[in-house]
Amino acid sequence: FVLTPSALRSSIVNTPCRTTAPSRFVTTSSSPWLVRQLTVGGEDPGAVTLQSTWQLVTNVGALVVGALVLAEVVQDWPRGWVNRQLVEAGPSTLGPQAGRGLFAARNIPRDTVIGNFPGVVSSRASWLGRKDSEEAALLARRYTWSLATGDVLDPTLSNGELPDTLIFFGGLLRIPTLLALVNEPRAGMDLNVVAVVSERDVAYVAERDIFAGEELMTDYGPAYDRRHYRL
Ligand SMILES: C[S@@+](CC[C@H](N)C(=O)[O-])C[C@H]1O[C@@H](n2cnc3c(N)ncnc32)[C@H](O)[C@@H]1O
Repeated sequence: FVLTPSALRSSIVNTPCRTTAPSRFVTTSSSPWLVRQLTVGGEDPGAVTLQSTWQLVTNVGALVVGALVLAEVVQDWPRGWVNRQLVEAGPSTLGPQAGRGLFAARNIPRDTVIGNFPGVVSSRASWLGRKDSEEAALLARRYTWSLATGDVLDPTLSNGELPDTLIFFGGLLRIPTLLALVNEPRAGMDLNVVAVVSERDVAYVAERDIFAGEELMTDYGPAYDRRHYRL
């Protein structure tokens, strides 16, 4: 929308309640982002149009740059969520060597999205650089998903341990890590959760109706390192 000088003059002339003719008449956009002031009366009309067009271009440019920066920040934002009403943690039914597992707290209908895997996305190189030691990296790998891009999604701390909650920005963002407790079925056992891996997220979806009390089981995929246990 461009308010041309002639349109502006005509609106001034046709306004019945105007006070004594001002030499300056100022209009201001209602949006704080698009504050625009036109001064008429004695100024070159061409300069007024050029000035407002230039302001429009710079405002749109600032909005585009802001949107790009926001999109980049959101991409690297820590990710993950879980429907806490559907699941609870407990000792795995696979035996003590499997540690803890995640269980259905109520019946979960097929195709229900139970949550998105928690963690931070990074390249493999920067991921390794953020771990305290080789042992820490080995421990972290147990909980780390390889994404479709080749990047990794890791919910562990620099020492490789899995906290119950990931805490960011001084506690403003808290992400529960329950989904990282889902184990794999032994050979011949049924899985009941599918992991849908995309560029930046891994969604855990009920593969069939799951009954309350069943342990959730998924396939970690072909890239997962299983050298420390047998299926
Ligand atoms: C994503 S974590 C699952 C949570 C883990 N059970 C815990 O207590 O922290 C994956 C690890 O769980 C263990 N695990 C998963 N499925 C298993 C299975 N079928 N048999 C033995 N260990 C298993 C392995 O140590 C594996 O690296």
